[in-house]
Amino acid sequence: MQPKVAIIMGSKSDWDTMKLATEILDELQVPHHVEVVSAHRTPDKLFSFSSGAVDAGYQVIIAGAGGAAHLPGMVASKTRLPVLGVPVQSKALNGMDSLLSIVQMPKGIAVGTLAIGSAGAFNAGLMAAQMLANTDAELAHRLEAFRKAQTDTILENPDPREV
Ligand SMILES: Nc1c(C(=O)O)ncn1[C@@H]1O[C@H](COP(=O)(O)O)[C@@H](O)[C@H]1O
Repeated sequence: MQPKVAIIMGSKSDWDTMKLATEILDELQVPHHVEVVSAHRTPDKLFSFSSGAVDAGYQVIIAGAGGAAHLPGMVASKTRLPVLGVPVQSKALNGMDSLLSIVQMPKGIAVGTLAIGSAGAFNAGLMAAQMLANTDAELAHRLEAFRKAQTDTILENPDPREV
C-alpha cells in the first residue's frame, strides 16, 4: 500500500529517536516511508523530496533533526503538506538547540513542533495517525482501542508501589 506518512531525519544517528514514530505507526497499521534527508548535507535531495511529496502520495511528513535543526522548516517551505517536527536530543545542548531551531517558525510557514526526543517522535507518529483517521474509519477505531488500552493499564493497577 502507498505510504501516506513519510518520516525523514537529518542523519542515521537520529534513528534511535525516530524509530519511536515508526513503532506507533506499525502498531496502528499505518504504512510509512523512512529516509535520511538533510537540509545541510543533501540540499538538492531535500528540495526534490519536498516538492515531490504531494505527487508521491504522502499526506503527512514527520521530520526529525538535532542541533541546527533546519530540516523541518525547510521541508515545510517546499510543500503544503503538514510537517511535524521532532527535535532530536543533541549531546552538547540536550536538544534545546534542536527545539528552538524547529519551533520558532516565521509566520506563514507552519511546522507542528513536538517534544524533544523519543516521546516527541512517538507522539509525532501518533499525531500523524490521528490526522489520517479523520478520513479512515478503521484507523479511527484502532486509535480508540489504543487509547482505551493505555487508560485501562493505568486504571487496573493504580498503586505506584506495584510495577
Ligand atoms: N539538523 C540536521 C540537518 C538539517 O537540519 O538539515 N541535517 C543533519 N542534522 C543533524 O545533525 C546531527 C548530527 O548528525 P551526525 O550524527 O550525522 O553528525 C543529527 O541530529 C542530524 O539530525
